[in-house]
Amino acid sequence: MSSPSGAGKTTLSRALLASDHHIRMSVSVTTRPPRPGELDGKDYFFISKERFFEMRDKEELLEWAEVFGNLYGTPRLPVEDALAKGRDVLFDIDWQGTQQLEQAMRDDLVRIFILPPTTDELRDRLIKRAQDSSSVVAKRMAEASREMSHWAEYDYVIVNDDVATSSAEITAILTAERLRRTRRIGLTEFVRGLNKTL
Ligand SMILES: Nc1nc2c(ncn2[C@@H]2O[C@H](COP(=O)(O)OP(=O)(O)O)[C@@H](O)[C@H]2O)c(=O)[nH]1
Ligand SMILES: Nc1ncnc2c1ncn2[C@@H]1O[C@H](COP(=O)(O)OP(=O)(O)O)[C@@H](O)[C@H]1O
Repeated sequence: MSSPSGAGKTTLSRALLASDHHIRMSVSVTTRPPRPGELDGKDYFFISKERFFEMRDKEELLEWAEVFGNLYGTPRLPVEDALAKGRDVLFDIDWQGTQQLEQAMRDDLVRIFILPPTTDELRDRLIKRAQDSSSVVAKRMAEASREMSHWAEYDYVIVNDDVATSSAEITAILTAERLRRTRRIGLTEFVRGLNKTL
């Protein structure tokens, strides 16, 4: 899931994790300082630049990017573990990270882009979140059009006007995508079983 900052990724991710017990959140590492209320290991793993580059060089990151002057990356092992256990994994990452995951995951990646209803509303949400200074908000607004220019590379686009509606749309996307994959992976055996009892 990607979006310009403030469009609602974190809010929609939390709603999805609360209602869907088959999905695991990929917790990224970042060199950005924690916001008030953010927990190390839950929202992000907050690490130094040195540690970040060490992880990158040891190929412990599935993808990484610089966003708003900070470094962000996806630890590889937890993702591989969750997928091996048959879970789905939710990534809250930018367009650069999505492009790298496409290389690694191919058809198993479902890309969702979240748009704000208007730019005024986007600015309002960034201000009302009240966790970033006005210069950080300005920087994020300035980057919004660059992030949004990538919307067409995604499989689905959601205009996040109302949280309940957007959450229902994401649930519908996951249901449909899971059914597509069940058909590809699990149903051959199932139909063979049905045929045996005919
Ligand atoms: N490529 C990449 N981007 C990330 C990762 N983690 C977070 N991001 C992106 O970095 C940007 C800034 O995230 P953050 O500082 O938490 O701000 P917020 O998204 O506005 O709450 C967002 O576009 C995130 O999706 C990651 O592991 N990899
Ligand atoms: N549909 C919505 N309507 C109104 N406010 C929203 C909506 N979605 C998110 N918000 C609010 O906007 C702010 C930014 O949302 P957040 O989920 O942190 O965005 P992101 O993770 O994309 O930066 C938060 O204060 C959140 O409560």
